[in-house]
Amino acid sequence: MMKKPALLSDTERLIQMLAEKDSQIEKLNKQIEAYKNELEALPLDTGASKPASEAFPDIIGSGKEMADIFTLLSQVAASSTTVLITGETGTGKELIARAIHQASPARGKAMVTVNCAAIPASLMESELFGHEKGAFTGAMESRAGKFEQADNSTLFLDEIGELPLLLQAKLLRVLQERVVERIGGNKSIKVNVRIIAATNRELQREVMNGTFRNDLYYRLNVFPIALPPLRHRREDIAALAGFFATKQAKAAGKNITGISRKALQDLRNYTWPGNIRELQHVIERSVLLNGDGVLRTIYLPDAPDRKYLEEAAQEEPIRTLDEIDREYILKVVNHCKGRISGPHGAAVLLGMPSTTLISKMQRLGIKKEHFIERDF
Ligand SMILES: Nc1ncnc2c1ncn2[C@@H]1O[C@H](COP(=O)(O)OP(=O)(O)OP(=O)(O)O)[C@@H](O)[C@H]1O
Repeated sequence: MMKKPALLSDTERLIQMLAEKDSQIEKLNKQIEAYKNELEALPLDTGASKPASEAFPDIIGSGKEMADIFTLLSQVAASSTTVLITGETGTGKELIARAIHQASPARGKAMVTVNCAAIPASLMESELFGHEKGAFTGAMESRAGKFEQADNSTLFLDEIGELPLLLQAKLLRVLQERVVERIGGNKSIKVNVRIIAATNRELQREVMNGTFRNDLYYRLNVFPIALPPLRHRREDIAALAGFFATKQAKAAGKNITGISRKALQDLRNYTWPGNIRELQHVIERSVLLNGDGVLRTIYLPDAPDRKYLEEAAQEEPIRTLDEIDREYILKVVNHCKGRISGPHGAAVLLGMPSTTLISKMQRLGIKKEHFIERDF
């Protein structure tokens, strides 16, 4: 009778020892897994790092999102249809525009590019449409604008959302009539130009705000291509990293043989606010800072920078009350199909007399051409 408790306690001790061993083995396994991840390298040049489409050799991406983009590209490239490419900064809008041009019948001629954000508004009209000698102070020679330069080719209007309203009206006329007039000139010059426009702004929102003409928006948005941010296509990160690392290693005369699992994990965990351009720069820097062999360390922006970028991306820009009023009034007026007065008009919904609403709209610069739908 006395021996039984001792036997039980031996068994208990044995169970306890086994449990401890088990947890030690589990810990060791985890460590081995971590070392393996650290040491095991994947080749840089996986099949996916090669172009997914022969027709578009500079574009990497084999995930579903990019497959859809390749389909759109092959549907539109051969035509002369106007294309509107949208997407956050660094998602590849210019690359896609070039790819369309290269696959179009105009590929033998250079694509002409205008960055609507980089040229001051005062010079933009002459940049686009050209000028005659003496048309304004400093116009020493006549000059053809980008439209004439792009005759029988492609004109890429980058950052179209930045174009001032006055020039939007002039651009619309050229797109409708396919004819330009140089500043100070009296001749109408016929142009045969394929337009590709790009923007990182939400143009529909700009139309609602009255900062982008809706008639121009519809004229540009004939064949829209929306590029996804990199954080929505993480499956392409390894292929893109391999592509950029191979390129950079070659340029820097380095022998990079692969990329570690840990490095790939770091790349996949990051949010990429600067999209593919940021990935390209991070890989270029990492290749330069690593030794030859396996790419093990990825030099991402420091933690405070990352935190700042993520916060900045989430933060709404501060807007004035007038801007908010303007946006809200336009929203309600559009909801009422452009009706201001009467039982179904915007004034009733906003709880004010129609005369007050009209004078408010005048003060805020809201005009009929800003309405999306008009029922009058
Ligand atoms: N799918 C891709 N495959 C390979 N390289 C890419 C891809 N997408 C973008 N890139 C590269 O990323 C960089 C940024 O692309 P690009 O300049 O076309 O972006 P963007 O959207 O026009 O940027 P922004 O709005 O800032 O002008 C370029 O060096 C481009 O070659």
